[in-house]
Amino acid sequence: VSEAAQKRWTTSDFDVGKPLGRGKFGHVYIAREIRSNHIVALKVLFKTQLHQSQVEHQLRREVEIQSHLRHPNILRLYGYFYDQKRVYLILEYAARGELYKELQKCKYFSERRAATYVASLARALIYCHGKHVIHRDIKPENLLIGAQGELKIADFGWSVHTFNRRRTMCGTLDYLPPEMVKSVEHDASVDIWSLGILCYEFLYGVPPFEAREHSETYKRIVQVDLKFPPKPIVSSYAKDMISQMLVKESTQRLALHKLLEHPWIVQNADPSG
Ligand SMILES: Nc1ncnc2c1ncn2[C@@H]1O[C@H](COP(=O)(O)OP(=O)(O)OP(=O)(O)O)[C@@H](O)[C@H]1O
Ligand SMILES: O=C(O)c1cc(-c2cccc(F)c2)nc2ccccc12
Ligand SMILES: [Mg+2]
Repeated sequence: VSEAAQKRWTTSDFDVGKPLGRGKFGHVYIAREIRSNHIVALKVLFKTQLHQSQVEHQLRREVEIQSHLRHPNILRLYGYFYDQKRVYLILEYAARGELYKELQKCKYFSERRAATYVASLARALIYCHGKHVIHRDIKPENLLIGAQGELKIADFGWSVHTFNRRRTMCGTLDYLPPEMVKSVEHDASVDIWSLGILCYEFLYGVPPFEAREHSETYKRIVQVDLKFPPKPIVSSYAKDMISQMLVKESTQRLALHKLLEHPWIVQNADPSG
């Protein structure tokens, strides 16, 4: 394994810069690894908060998974270390920040931009599913943008088995497929559903089943109450692909390798990703 993965790191290996953002358990800083001059993102998590939220084991497993994934559209985890009070994750630096902010700024994306993002996410998910890793948490907040504008799946919420993990409802329901909302067994096809939700939000600026109340969103998801507004104008190929992904029966959802052959992707996605 590369030197980075097995080295014993300490804070003195880094020249820590400005904060890039704050997450639930601490801050993320830009940092330079002194010997290599390599710019990274250093995610600092407080042990007390991790302990209080009982997520230590989840963090360890996600770090274990993340450090073994190598794909251009998956944010790299180079290593980790910890001291008395904190756990530090050494992450690939995503120079253009959060996709979420980009989407808020543009309101919605062009079909070419949306298709390019969806195709790169589909390739990243095919890679993960090939390693029996399902994501479960595809949403704009968990996507970052690299220096060349390429998408990076940044979230550590990977699960390695297709087992049914009860989902704390603190996050948005919008992205949950029917089988998760009803918290029954789920498999890799949950990621196809979430990618369909994401594609819709890229094109319309809002997720398809959004409603004021959780109970309302829940109903719309289980009924797959999918409607396409008249504005903004979206091609029928895009609507066709989304309709093939947001299917209640998980085994009937458009397979990811089929998605890459869909005319909407073929005609709109930039092959470089
Ligand atoms: N690798 C990175 N490169 C650039 N900016 C980053 C990176 N990682 C995190 N950030 C910034 O820091 C913010 C907080 O990071 P992050 O979302 O990972 O924390 P978190 O919310 O605690 O983690 P999680 O979303 O897994 O619960 C992000 O919203 C983003 O703005
Ligand atoms: O004091 C520890 O041994 C410790 C280690 C780790 C840890 C170890 C490897 C990888 C990882 F992501 C986290 N997380 C913690 C969270 C809360 C309290 C203590 C710890
Ligand atoms: Mg976050």
